[in-house]
Amino acid sequence: MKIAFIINPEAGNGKSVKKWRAFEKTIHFPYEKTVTRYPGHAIEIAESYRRRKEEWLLIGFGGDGTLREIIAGAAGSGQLIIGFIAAGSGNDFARGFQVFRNADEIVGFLNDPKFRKEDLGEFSNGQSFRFVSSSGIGFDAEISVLVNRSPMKKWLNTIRLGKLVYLIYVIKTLIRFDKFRLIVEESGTTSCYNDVWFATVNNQPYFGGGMKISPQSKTNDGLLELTVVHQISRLKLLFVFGTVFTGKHTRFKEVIQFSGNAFRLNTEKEVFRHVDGDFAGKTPKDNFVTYSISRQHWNSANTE
Ligand SMILES: Nc1ncnc2c1ncn2[C@@H]1O[C@H](COP(=O)(O)OP(=O)(O)OP(=O)(O)O)[C@@H](O)[C@H]1O
Repeated sequence: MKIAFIINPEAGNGKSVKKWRAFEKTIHFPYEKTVTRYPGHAIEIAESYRRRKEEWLLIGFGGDGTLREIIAGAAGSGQLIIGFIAAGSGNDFARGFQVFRNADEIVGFLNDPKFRKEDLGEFSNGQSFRFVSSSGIGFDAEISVLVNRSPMKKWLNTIRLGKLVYLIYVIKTLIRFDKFRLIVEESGTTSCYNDVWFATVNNQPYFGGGMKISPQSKTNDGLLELTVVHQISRLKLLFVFGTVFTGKHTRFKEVIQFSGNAFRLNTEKEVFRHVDGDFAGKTPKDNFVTYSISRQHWNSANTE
């Protein structure tokens, strides 16, 4: 099996390059490497390996967005196995899937290559979107959009205060956020929720950089989980967020969870949306969008 690294130099607020330079020195096996040059480039790179019709271990070196792109380009291929080295800011992927921690673990994998067939979430709304870990609409998506667009982000990163920008936008969004009405159709049942803060569809338990929002999610069970948080005061929302790290939030009546292989979601107005933490446009006004498991699976490297 041949090995290729796909490195996102922008991941981890630009720290991934330094991490890669240190990591590269520890590799003692032949490999190819490509550095991504623009958003979406990792999809094209994975597709190019797919066309080579050989067995490749593609190792993403970046964060959740990089991995989503690699997997979107590799899904459905029997010859590509995907591994990951966490070099992003949130790295939820690394919490939900097995990852390589060092070059020795890659060697261990090559000596005894095992992989697992994993689910991939998808939805289509004019354009097709795929997600590996989660896709959300509402409060958390709006924060990630504002943070990524913020001119403050680059400046605060240079003085090593990058995380402060999140705190600023959490507070700003908490004050200003315009809650929405959500209709959920699942297995022939329709439910309507008012004053929704956010809804998130998960393929694995974590989102938002380590919050265990969907404790029951499994990456290869053919199911997605939907979490809806609604009719909750700002103060209690903050409290509930505090309990998400341990998964105890599911006890609150304002937190609703579903499990199924497909959900149809409708918002009464346009609401910000993300896939694996990256901007994915807005929900259409009063139109259903179906979230489901793709018929195309992908293979994750089993590191144990
Ligand atoms: N050369 C590049 N210039 C600008 N953006 C890039 C480049 N290469 C990749 N990207 C984009 O960077 C985005 C963010 O990368 P990624 O999500 O891997 O890192 P992160 O945001 O630091 O980590 P996490 O999502 O785990 O918090 C990806 O969605 C990808 O499309």
